[in-house]
Amino acid sequence: MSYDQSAMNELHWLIDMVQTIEVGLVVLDRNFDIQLWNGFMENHSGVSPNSIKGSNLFEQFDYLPASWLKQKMESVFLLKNRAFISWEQRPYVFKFKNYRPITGRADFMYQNVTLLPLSSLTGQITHISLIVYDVTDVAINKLQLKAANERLEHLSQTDGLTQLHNRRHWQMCMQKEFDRHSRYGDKTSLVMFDIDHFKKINDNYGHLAGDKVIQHISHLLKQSLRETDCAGRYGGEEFSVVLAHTCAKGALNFADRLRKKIEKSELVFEKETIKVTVSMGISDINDQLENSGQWLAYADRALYQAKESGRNNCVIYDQDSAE
Ligand SMILES: Nc1nc2c(ncn2[C@@H]2O[C@H](COP(=O)(O)OP(=O)(O)OP(=O)(O)O)[C@@H](O)[C@H]2O)c(=O)[nH]1
Repeated sequence: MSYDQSAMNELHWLIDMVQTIEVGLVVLDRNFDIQLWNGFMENHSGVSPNSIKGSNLFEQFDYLPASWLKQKMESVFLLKNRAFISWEQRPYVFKFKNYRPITGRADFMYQNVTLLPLSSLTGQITHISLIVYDVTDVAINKLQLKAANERLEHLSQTDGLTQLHNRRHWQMCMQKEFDRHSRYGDKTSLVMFDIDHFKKINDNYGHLAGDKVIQHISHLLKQSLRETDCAGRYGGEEFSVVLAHTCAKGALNFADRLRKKIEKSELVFEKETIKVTVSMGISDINDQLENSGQWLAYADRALYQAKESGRNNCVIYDQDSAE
């Protein structure tokens, strides 16, 4: 075979490969007019190379983010460097449907795109090439993994019965607020509260009714919270709330409003009307506190006092009367 024949063969094969390769190939001139449009682009866009050649990319596909994409392409022309567009930055450049069986749940094809400068025989960059990769499988797997991790993280931080923060996560929030106070001196308060005579509810109506009461209280608590508050189920029938930017007096307002709301409310369980009350202990942060554990212990002592003084009331921890 002569050298010419061999070169012709190579060229023929290359053209065949460009047409059939499972990657999109597009060549654009300086005006963004399309010079090459391979089989992959034809199959996914439904537009044949013959009908698209010579037409302007942005007129042909008016959904393209023209100014953003032109800016990227201009930098390839000017700097003679490659540029990349990742699916994480923009899920797709060309709006192609996704037909993959495994990732059939995606409506469109996720794409990575490489922009490549193409030089003429004189070394000038007269054209650029777009190489479009279908990365739907990778993208969907990554997105599913991310969603699963987020679900797991939520589960690991949430109490199953009430959907409040669980004790471990709530304690982390409390520590953060304590640290914030140490740095910025914000007023912050802690409220611990506990359902009164809860054992009797379980004994009289059964454990399931007890669970419903816990859920009912959580629901009323959630209704009373501000965005910056952090509420948790501290233990069985004990709840804890960190009130950011709130002094002890403000916390007493919050606590007493919630206490009255709970006292007034009724829960109907299997035709029985159940009424409960709660006792609450409040402690605000002050500079004498050595650590967050002490803050919590003070709120707990105030809760104990609230129980001792007859229940269904709120008590602010008072350092002087405690000593
Ligand atoms: N139904 C139900 N009961 C729980 C749960 N967690 C703890 N308890 C019960 O809550 C009761 C708490 O009883 P105590 O600690 O004696 O307190 P109390 O009866 O509320 O009395 P005071 O707090 O002194 O007013 C116990 O009987 C626990 O079994 C739970 O998730 N569901």
